[in-house]
Amino acid sequence: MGTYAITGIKAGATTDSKPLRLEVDSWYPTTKYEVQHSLFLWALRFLQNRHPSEKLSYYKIAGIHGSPYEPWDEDTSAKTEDEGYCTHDSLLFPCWHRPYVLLFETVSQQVLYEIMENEVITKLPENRRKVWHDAAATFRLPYWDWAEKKQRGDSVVYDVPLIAKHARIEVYNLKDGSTKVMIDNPMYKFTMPDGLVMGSYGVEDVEDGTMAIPFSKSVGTSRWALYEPESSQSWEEGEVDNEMAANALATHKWYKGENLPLAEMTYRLFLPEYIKSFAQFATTKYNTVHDPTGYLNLEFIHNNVHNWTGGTDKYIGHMTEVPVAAFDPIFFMHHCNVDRQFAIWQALNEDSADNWFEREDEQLPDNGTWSIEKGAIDTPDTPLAPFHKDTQATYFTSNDVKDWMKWGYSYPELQPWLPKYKQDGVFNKDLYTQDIRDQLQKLYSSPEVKHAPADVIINVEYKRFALGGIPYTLYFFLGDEKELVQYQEPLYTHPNLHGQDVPIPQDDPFVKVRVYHQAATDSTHRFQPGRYSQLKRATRGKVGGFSE
Ligand SMILES: N[C@@H](Cc1ccc(O)cc1)C(=O)O
Repeated sequence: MGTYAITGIKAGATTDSKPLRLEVDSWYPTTKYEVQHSLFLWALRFLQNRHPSEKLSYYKIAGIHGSPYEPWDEDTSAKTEDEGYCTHDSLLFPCWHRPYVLLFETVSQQVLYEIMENEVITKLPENRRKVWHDAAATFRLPYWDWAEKKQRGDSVVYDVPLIAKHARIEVYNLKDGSTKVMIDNPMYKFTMPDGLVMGSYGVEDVEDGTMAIPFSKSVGTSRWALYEPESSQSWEEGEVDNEMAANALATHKWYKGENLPLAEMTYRLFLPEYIKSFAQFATTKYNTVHDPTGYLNLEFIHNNVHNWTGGTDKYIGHMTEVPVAAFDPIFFMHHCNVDRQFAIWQALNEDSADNWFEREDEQLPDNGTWSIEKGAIDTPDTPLAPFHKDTQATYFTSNDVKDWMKWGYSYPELQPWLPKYKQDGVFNKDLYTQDIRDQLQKLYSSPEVKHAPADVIINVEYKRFALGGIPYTLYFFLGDEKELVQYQEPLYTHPNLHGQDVPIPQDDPFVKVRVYHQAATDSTHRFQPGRYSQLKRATRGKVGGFSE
């Protein structure tokens, strides 16, 4: 039988142009794509209903990412204990997730075709068949652009996709392909097909700080569900509070202290003043060769979106925890957007010498996954296991997925084939990249962002064990020291707070944080050079040293 070949979707793609993965809210509920919505929602439901022991079931595909810790589509044992396949805090982060999203997209479309051929096509009148066929052929997984504010009534707000909002959703009835029925929404949550707990097939509890979160007992996935012993029954069933998720996106509590809105943070990912190389762009992994402005990266923003979608503190949801995040169906639309940002950055930096990670001083040791030994150096040829390109067990590598268009899709911003980029009949690269930049600015930037290069970044280094191993939190303020002393409310509520860091005991005795301050959004927060020395005084001595 061979290995499962992740081919991507070929239908609808030509040598010149590729069907687009669309922003999910512009796809659903737009009537133009109505047939596609139904096909996709049915396909996802059928996929979720496949038995957890099947290789191409939703359960098994979601399980590739983290828990259960077991091989998929190969016969291997763990190179690193208690790790799944996903690569995080690694240069491979965007590359590994590219074939993963492609796998989900390819399998979804296969199911969607099966439904069309086996269930509906025979029941459809002749003149409707072409519409259904075209809808299936041009299907590509939509992405959730969480950094783009959405129109909701009279307001423009950050929000989860409309398709993931409600427990029930309307689709075409497969019996006739024309009337409508309501079904349980497979984008709202994943529920185990046989009603057994996820632990029956291997999902384990997750240790987070002092607590073991009982994901093994989940029957359905959750977002922002209050977890307390007395509410555990409904938590196990899977509870979703999308309002809380939207609120978290809007208030954006970056866990390492940066305080820009999500859209502006995202915009900065694409500014050459900030990020000059793929290694800076791709990952949270710290590399001493980076210059101080390169603190921002795709993985960091993505991490926060995971936590804001899943929930934090006493609210627990699957998206927050790496081992189980992919069980929430919103995961794949989130990662589709991560893939889009990766592709946009690639298109903008195609001509740069540092647009990949071939240089040895940029390559870094991996933290270890199911298939990568801890300490192994990540390179563009590291196998992206367990994803295979063919039935002969050939693994994907980062080099294989560098050109995303080879895999049958592109994104709205990335259509180099459009006539508007031609000058005297030939493709003009400058027109293309300038247009991408204009689109990014329109999507994410507000007038303040013009000041982006004037942002102030303060690098701080301090001793992790300054208090003899007792945990503590550091708060960074800009402003008058006296005001702080007099402040009665908890420090984290102070308007001049510019960053915070909680040193978690690890081997390294030093912690490096980047306190970041945006210039010129708000006059009360404006950085004034004279006050910098006060920050220095406020921290020096108390925690054992401070350096810029
Ligand atoms: N919880 C992770 C974020 C994360 C969650 C799930 C993922 O799959 C990946 C990253 C963090 O805070 O860093």
